[in-house]
Amino acid sequence: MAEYVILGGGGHARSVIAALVLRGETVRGYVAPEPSPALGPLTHLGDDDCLDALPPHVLLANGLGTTGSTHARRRLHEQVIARGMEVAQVLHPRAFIDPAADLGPGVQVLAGAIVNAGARLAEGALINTGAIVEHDTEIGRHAHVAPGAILAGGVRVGLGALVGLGSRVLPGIAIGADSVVAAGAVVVADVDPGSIVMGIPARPRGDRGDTQ
Ligand SMILES: CC(=O)SCCNC(=O)CCNC(=O)[C@H](O)C(C)(C)COP(=O)(O)OP(=O)(O)OC[C@H]1O[C@@H](n2cnc3c(N)ncnc32)[C@H](O)[C@@H]1OP(=O)(O)O
Repeated sequence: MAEYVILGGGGHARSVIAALVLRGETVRGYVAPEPSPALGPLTHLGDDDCLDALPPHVLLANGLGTTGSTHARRRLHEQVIARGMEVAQVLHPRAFIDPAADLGPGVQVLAGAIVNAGARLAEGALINTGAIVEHDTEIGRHAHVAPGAILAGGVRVGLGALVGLGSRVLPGIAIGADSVVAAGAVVVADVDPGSIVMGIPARPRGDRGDTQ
């Protein structure tokens, strides 16, 4: 039987653990530089060095969330792949995922999120609590759709973009790679790669200057 190991020990790790436990999965412990009080009695397995010693039946779940940038979460995923290991999907049992949606490896869809028909979620994409990804929308690799964001039909979100809390994106809009849509924004026009847009209607704030 599969057992999960969580990568990271913060708040997102707790959401991931909750989703897995509700699915009836077994969580063996977590990997983090230090023990995390946030994860209570769950076993701290050690830092990254312990990964190579894990038995082959163990599945790894990305427990790193995003703050202002998706880079650290993406880097962790890519480090695991570089070790020849896989990052498992985490699909909350109370998310709705249309059977005609296409989900890549390591995708996470958390509690109450909706992923509609024809949506495509690329490797490592995160659809957070209560977000809505409408039909035929494409979420790029390692992009994060934050809690409560709503993406209309036919939206395209680029690699590593962060679509912030409670934002709205109108049909067919393209959100560029590594851009940030601010919390609460309403996006009515395409968003340039690497830019931050905010407000209603969303306007660019300038380059992020984020090279993490
Ligand atoms: C489970 C989870 O928690 S997932 C969390 C996912 N995270 C998110 O959704 C957060 C998205 N990030 C944001 O919205 C951020 O506020 C950003 C990226 C837009 C701006 O962050 P920062 O660069 O740190 O900006 P900072 O907080 O210094 O504010 C700069 C200015 O923008 C304003 N501002 C900040 N956020 C917003 C926003 N969402 N909408 C409108 N204005 C904003 C501030 O009031 C400030 O204005 P001022 O210069 O007039 O005082």
